[in-house]
This record gives sequence, structure tokens and C-alpha cells, in this order.
Amino acid sequence: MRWTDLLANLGVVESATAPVEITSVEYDSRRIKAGDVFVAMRGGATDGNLYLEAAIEQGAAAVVTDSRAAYEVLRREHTSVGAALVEHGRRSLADVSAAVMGHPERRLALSAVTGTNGKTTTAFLLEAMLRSVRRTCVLIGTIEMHVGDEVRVSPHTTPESRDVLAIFADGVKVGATEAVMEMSSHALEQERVWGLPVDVAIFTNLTQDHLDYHGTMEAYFAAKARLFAGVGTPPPRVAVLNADDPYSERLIVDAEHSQMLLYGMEGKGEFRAESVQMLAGETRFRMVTPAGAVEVRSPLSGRVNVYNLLAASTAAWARGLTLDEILVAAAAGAQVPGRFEVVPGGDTGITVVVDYAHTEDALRNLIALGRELVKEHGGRVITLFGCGGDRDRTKRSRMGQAAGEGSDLVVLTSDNPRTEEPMAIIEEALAGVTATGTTCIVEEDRAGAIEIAIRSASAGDIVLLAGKGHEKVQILRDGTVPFDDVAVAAAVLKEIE
Ligand SMILES: CC(=O)N[C@H]1[C@@H](OP(=O)(O)OP(=O)(O)OC[C@H]2O[C@@H](n3ccc(=O)[nH]c3=O)[C@H](O)[C@@H]2O)O[C@H](CO)[C@@H](O)[C@@H]1O[C@H](C)C(=O)N[C@@H](C)C(=O)N[C@H](CCC(=O)O)C(=O)O
Ligand SMILES: Nc1ncnc2c1ncn2[C@@H]1O[C@H](COP(=O)(O)OP(=O)(O)OP(=O)(O)O)[C@@H](O)[C@H]1O
Ligand SMILES: N[C@H](CCC[C@H](N)C(=O)O)C(=O)O
Ligand SMILES: [Mg+2]
Repeated sequence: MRWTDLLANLGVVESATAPVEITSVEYDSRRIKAGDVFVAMRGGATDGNLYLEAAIEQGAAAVVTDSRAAYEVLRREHTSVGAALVEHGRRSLADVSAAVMGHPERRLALSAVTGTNGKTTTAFLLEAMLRSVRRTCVLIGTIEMHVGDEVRVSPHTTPESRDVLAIFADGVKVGATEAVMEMSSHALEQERVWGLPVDVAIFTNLTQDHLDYHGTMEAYFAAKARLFAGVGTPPPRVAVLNADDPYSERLIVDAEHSQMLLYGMEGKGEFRAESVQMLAGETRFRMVTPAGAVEVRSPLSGRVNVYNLLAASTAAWARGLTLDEILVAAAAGAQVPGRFEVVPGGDTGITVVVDYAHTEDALRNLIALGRELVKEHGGRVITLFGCGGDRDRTKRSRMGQAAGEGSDLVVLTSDNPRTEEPMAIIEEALAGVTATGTTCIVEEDRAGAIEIAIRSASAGDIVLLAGKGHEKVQILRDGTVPFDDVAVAAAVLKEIE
């Protein structure tokens, strides 16, 4: 695309033309190749404008900046490079990327999921439902990304607009008509999702997390709420909301633009679960909907997954699936790695579960489910957890309290300490456990801690390994090392057997 043609499609404050062809878009100078347009944006840690020279040296054909000073330097010193001064770096990144890539976002019906917990699971379930009626999909989220049948690694829950649009464009090439993505509060706040037209927006729930970034629950909620107002787009066509979460009432849904569909387990909403039965390896419930009542069966366990199934079913219905189609897909389940994943335990009689619970609310739900599963034969619940470093410190003692209140034994360990001192994080969480009076064993090394947790168990007990789920690394101050809860637990169980 010619730079001048691109300029004609953008709202810019000022621009300088140059006879250059644009092949692609980048926001990180380290990724620039010849022919790219570099969009410089201001971030929390640094400012892309500091890297203009580096980008040009690497072959940037044009630069878009939100800094008047940087723009003046470009005009004076780099006349062969196209330049544009814009009002907002990140918004322009989305506009430039969409224009250069030929607007793939207009060719996909996008369903977006936000909320504290359940985004990944709900997104996987919805994608499975859409795929089961042979629609080709793009999936973007925490664990991995899907482009039709292709699975790619996921660098972020919600990548920058440029990267989202590139995946959308690949999806369009393989015939995708649908996209399902998680929209994290960070991404909504930073407007990484600027200009992505959302057809169905889904809210799972809001409980405490990420206060290191957002500061207060109000600010965290406000970030989530942006999905329902539209981020540089009109509001979504359909808003799918959790009727049982008090925050849903405060999501201002523009009734003129958005149809509101509520789901819940407490008797409210258009999609309601009734007569829920938790059986070994299967959950059943009656789903009452505007199109009639049906019996849902799913291999997923626990109340939280009833919510996720309701959210995904409501969204799938909004995307035009029939109830029968939804039921078939729900029964087939969706493999969500690291979400209540049972580690094969051979003949030990010990149930070991790997789960991604890393908030107080998720831990409470997980432990309640563990209790439910062992209560019949009087087994114990042993919970292992840690708290992430460089993340919300205020959730640590609350997580400790949740673990202590519900469990018979707690094993406290590390979960991605990042740049922090692991024992300092553990101390903060320990305060919460101690307050409950439950016995707590501290072992900083996660592999050692998993061994202690499993060896403390007897037949009939359940061991919950919380926090890392699908993750395959431990992030330490000195670097990132391979780590896999499932593999470590499987090895310990094998030894015991
Ligand atoms: C706090 C946060 O969200 N930070 C993200 C954000 O950083 P930022 O806006 O502060 O950007 P910055 O690092 O100051 O850099 C500014 C600009 O300079 C550019 N740059 C920088 C250095 C250089 O040499 N050259 C260069 O061009 C950068 O590419 C960027 O365009 O934008 C960056 C570029 O996309 C992200 O890499 C970065 O993610 C960091 C690593 C991160 O840890 N993010 C987490 C908290 C996050 O976003 N998590 C949520 C999910 C949370 C959950 O699952 O619950 C997510 O959506 O993944
Ligand atoms: N609907 C739900 N309500 C509350 N807790 C849930 C729900 N669904 C899942 N959980 C718990 O939260 C954990 C994370 O679930 P999931 O990965 O689906 O959420 P997420 O919102 O994508 O999380 P993240 O923001 O960290 O990516 C699960 O392992 C489970 O313990
Ligand atoms: N993706 C989220 C959750 C990570 C969960 C836990 N493993 C941690 O590192 O805190 C984050 O980066 O905050
Ligand atoms: Mg997720």
C-alpha cells in the first residue's frame, strides 16, 4: 500500500508524504523490517518515540507518532521517510493496521469475553460450539490462539491490535467467519482492542484481581465496562451478562444498540440453569431459555463451569445456533488445559487436580468443589498455592485466607515470583492462612512443595494444585525455567504407586 493512500484513510493532525510503499505495521522497533510503518506509542514503562532512530535504521518506510517533537525531528532529519503526527498512538496503531491489512475485522463476527474468571473457559466452549456447526473460527486468549485448525502460542491474553488484526487476517485467508477472543482489563484500559467491532460481548464476573494495575475495584470495573460501550466502535449487538453478579446491573448497556441477554443459576435471566446435578465426571442441568427448556450434559465439573456453559450457550444462541446444536457441543466438552485438569493417579486413590485459580474467588470455588467431591467418603482437601510476583499484592493474604478456610492442609509455595523475593511473597500470603488456624507447610520450591502436598495425602483425599494451570514455566528473578505442575505431579504419583 502506498503511504499516501494510507494517509488518505487516516485521521492525522499533520503529515509528510514520501514516495514509499508500506508492507506491514509494527509498534516495536525491535521487530521492524524494511517497508514497515512504525507506530510509536507511549507506554507505562517506556515511550516508542525513543526508538524512532532505531526503527528507521532497521528500514522503517514511515513513522506514525503522537509526539510533536518527534514529528518535527522526522521532518527535519528524515525526509525520505513518511511521517504522520496523530493524536493517539495506540488508537492509530489499530487504524493503521486495519487499513494496511484490508480490514479483516469487518469480515469476522467477533464474540468477546471479559470478566475476572472464566474468560478462557467460556471462550474455548463458545469456539467449540461454533466449530461443531462447521464454522471456521479464530480464537485469541491466554492459553493459545487458533486460526481454523492451526494452534499457535499465545504471547498475551489480549495482544496489541496489530497482532489481533494479523491473526484475524490469517483467519480470513483460511475461510474463518467467526472470532472469539478474551478481552483482558489491561487490554480494554490500554485500548489494545480499539476499533474491533464486537458482535456479542460476554461478561463472566468481577472479583478482586489486578489492583496493582487498576488501583481500585471501581477502576478495574470501569475497564471491563468499556467492552459494553464499544472501544472506538459502536456498542456490541448483543450483551451477554451474568444475572447473578451484582456488577452486571451497573454495566450500562445501550438498549438502543445492544440486545441484553442474562444468564444465571439463581432464577434470573433469559438463560437459567435449574436442577443442577454434579456427578462423577459429568455435570447435568436443565437450561431454561427463550426457545424452551433443554437438558444440558457436560464433562466439565463445578458450579463455575455451569456459569461458563451458560455464558457460552447464550452467546452461541446469539450467534444463531439452535439449542440442539448447543447441546451436542456442550456434551462433547472442550478440552481446556489446566482448568480442573485431573492428573492420572494410577492406583493411589489420591485425586490430584491442576487448576488456574489465582484469585481469592477462584480459590474458594475450587476448594468448595474439591470438598464436594471428597465429602461422601470423608476425604481431606489439601490445597497448594502461591501468589504471582509483580502482581496485585492485596490479593495475597485474601488468597491465603480462602485456602485456609476451606482446606484441611495448605502447602504454600511460589507461583512466578518474577522480580520479587519468593519468601517475601509467601510471608504475605501466610498471614492470611495463619489467621484461619489451618496447618500450613511452607516450601519455596514448587516441585518440592507438590511432592510434599501429594505425599501428605492418603487414598480418598484430593490435592488441589492451584495457580499455574496450563503454564509451562516458572518465572524467577534469574530467568524463566521450564515448569509443569501436571508433569511434576504425575511423576510423584508414579513414585508412590
Ligand atoms: C502493563 C502492561 O499491560 N504492559 C503491556 C504494554 O506495555 P506498555 O504500554 O507499558 O509499553 P512499554 O513497555 O512502555 O513500551 C511502549 C512502546 O515502546 C515500544 N518499544 C519498547 C522498547 C524498544 O526497544 N522498542 C520499542 O519500540 C513498545 O513496543 C511499545 O510499543 O504493552 C506492551 C506491548 O504490547 C506489552 O508487552 C506489555 O505487557 C506486559 C509485558 C505485561 O506483563 N502485561 C500483562 C500485565 C498483561 O497485559 N496481562 C493481560 C492479562 C492478565 C490476565 O490474564 O488476567 C493480557 O492481556 O495479557
Ligand atoms: N465462571 C467462573 N467463575 C469463577 N471462577 C471461575 C470461573 N471459571 C473458571 N474459574 C476459576 O478461575 C480459573 C481461571 O479460569 P479461566 O482461565 O477460564 O479464566 P480467565 O478469566 O481466562 O483467567 P485469566 O484472566 O487469568 O486468563 C479456573 O481455573 C477456575 O479455578
Ligand atoms: N495471566 C495472569 C494470571 C497469572 C496467574 C499466576 N500464575 C501468576 O503468575 O500470578 C497474570 O499474568 O496476572
Ligand atoms: Mg484467560
